[in-house]
Amino acid sequence: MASGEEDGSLEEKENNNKKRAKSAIATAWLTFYNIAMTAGWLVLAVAMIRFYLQKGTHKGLYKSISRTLKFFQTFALLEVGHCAIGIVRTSVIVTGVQVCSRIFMVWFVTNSIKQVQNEESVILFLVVWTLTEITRYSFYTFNLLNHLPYFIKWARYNMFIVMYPLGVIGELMTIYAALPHVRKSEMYSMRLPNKYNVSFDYYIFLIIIMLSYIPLFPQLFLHMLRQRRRVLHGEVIVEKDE
Ligand SMILES: CCCCCCCCCCCCC/C=C/C(=O)SCCNC(=O)CCNC(=O)[C@H](O)C(C)(C)COP(=O)(O)OP(=O)(O)OC[C@H]1O[C@@H](n2cnc3c(N)ncnc32)[C@H](O)[C@@H]1OP(=O)(O)O
Repeated sequence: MASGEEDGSLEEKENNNKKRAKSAIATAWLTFYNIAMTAGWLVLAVAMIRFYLQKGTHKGLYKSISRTLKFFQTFALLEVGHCAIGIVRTSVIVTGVQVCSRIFMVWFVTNSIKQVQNEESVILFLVVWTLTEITRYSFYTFNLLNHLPYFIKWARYNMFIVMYPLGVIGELMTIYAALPHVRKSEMYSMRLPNKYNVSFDYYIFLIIIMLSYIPLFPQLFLHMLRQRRRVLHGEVIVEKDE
């Protein structure tokens, strides 16, 4: 009996040690990840400012930063993984929609349709994303290091009130500007008859994506408002989708 109890507490201790080791590895990884992402978006901010100061125009800016942007925005796919394996307490769905919509904007709209790259709307969402991400990743970093300055916490949970709608306006205007080019070039589209017997119209698909902002964006925005109430005002919030 005594040895059974000892075995039990030994097992418990081992489990606790494993949990502690796992959480130390997760914290170390997240700290590295957030520092890398803060640095990446800072590099983008500096590159954008330098470009504008040197050239005096936004034309050509996207092209000059596109490689760095594609790299760091694609890297953010890991965030969906972080939620899926449970090392951050965030909904996979909310993070998935946020990250996938960004990756879609970068790879399948701005990068693929060269004619929109010099639109002002591209600069709008680039500036908004950059300011948001520098704040968000530095918030996570300082939080993990237990040295979070209040102004970063305040900025993380207030800036989105203005930045989210502005980002969405920039994204929707860019997709809208892309529509005529997509219709003309018939890019990424498949007409019947073809050997797969499948038809796909990218022009219609883009319109569906634009319409999907109507139900999806308010949910992301409300999620952030709930996070704001929880973090800044200490309210206890129960999320339905988690
Ligand atoms: C196929 C194509 C699909 C297309 C679909 C189209 C439809 C799209 C419609 C929507 C379009 C949106 C467009 C977006 C535009 C912009 O981004 S504009 C710029 C403004 N944007 C923002 O302000 C972004 C706001 N969003 C976010 O911050 C996140 O992306 C989020 C997922 C929506 C919410 O973040 P969440 O993680 O839930 O909240 P937090 O409070 O930050 O974190 C919760 C807890 O998790 C911890 N955590 C999260 N990430 C990390 C991390 N990387 N490292 C460490 N810790 C992390 C965080 O600390 C919290 O922990 P606790 O405090 O312990 O709970």
